[in-house]
Amino acid sequence: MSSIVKIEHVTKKMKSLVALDDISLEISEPGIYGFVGPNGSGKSLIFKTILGFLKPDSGQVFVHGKKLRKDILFAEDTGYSMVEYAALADKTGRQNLELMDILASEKHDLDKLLRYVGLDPNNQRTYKEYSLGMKQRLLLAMAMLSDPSLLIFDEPTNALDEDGQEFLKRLVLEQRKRGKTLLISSHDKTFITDVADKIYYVSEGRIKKEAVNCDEKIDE
Ligand SMILES: Nc1ncnc2c1ncn2[C@@H]1O[C@H](COP(=O)(O)OP(=O)(O)OP(=O)(O)O)[C@@H](O)[C@H]1O
Repeated sequence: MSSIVKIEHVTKKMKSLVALDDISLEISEPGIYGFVGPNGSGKSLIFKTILGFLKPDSGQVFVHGKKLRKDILFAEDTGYSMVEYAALADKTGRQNLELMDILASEKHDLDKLLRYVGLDPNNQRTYKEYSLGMKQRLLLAMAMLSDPSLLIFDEPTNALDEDGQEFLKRLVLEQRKRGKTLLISSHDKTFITDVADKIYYVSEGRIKKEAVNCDEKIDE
């Protein structure tokens, strides 16, 4: 069976900084993979590399066995939530999802999906009028719209209140139960230790350590 995600010796310079420094990792089993590390350590860049949004200077990336920039341009069967690639500001949550459906020539049950992430399908507020927590929820819905087998959530715990955190925990555990693979970065160590099967510790553009998440304490 081919890997779900495989990164081989990826290096990326951003101006004079070596932002990704010989990164290699292989994910072969569905499950939840946590990425932790200080601000600027390279977590988002690793995700962008997997998605195909960032071209490495060297090294190779495979998603579902297909080589990026050779077999495919962007990761297939993959959903992502990243604030940088956010929703359209002047559209409601539902309109944003409708647009994605139109672009993909698909027709999903958007009301059900909005309710699943805890948003009211009839809410007429536009994305720019959403609270940060509501924005996070909509980004999760957008990531899950086509029910992809690989989900990449960059800092999904940001701006979530206690209920939001509980909701997110339930959501990711449910997705794992459905056989999905989730890559999640977060500064919330309790959240990551609670949900992740394996944790990658990122520091200065390197994967400093990887650990199967038993009861090991996260110490950076
Ligand atoms: N477009 C860019 N141009 C220049 N440098 C960049 C760019 N994007 C990221 N970097 C730099 O690359 C390094 C890694 O950034 P990255 O966003 O991956 O960090 P991160 O671990 O996700 O941080 P955070 O926890 O704050 O989200 C940082 O030093 C950042 O400043």
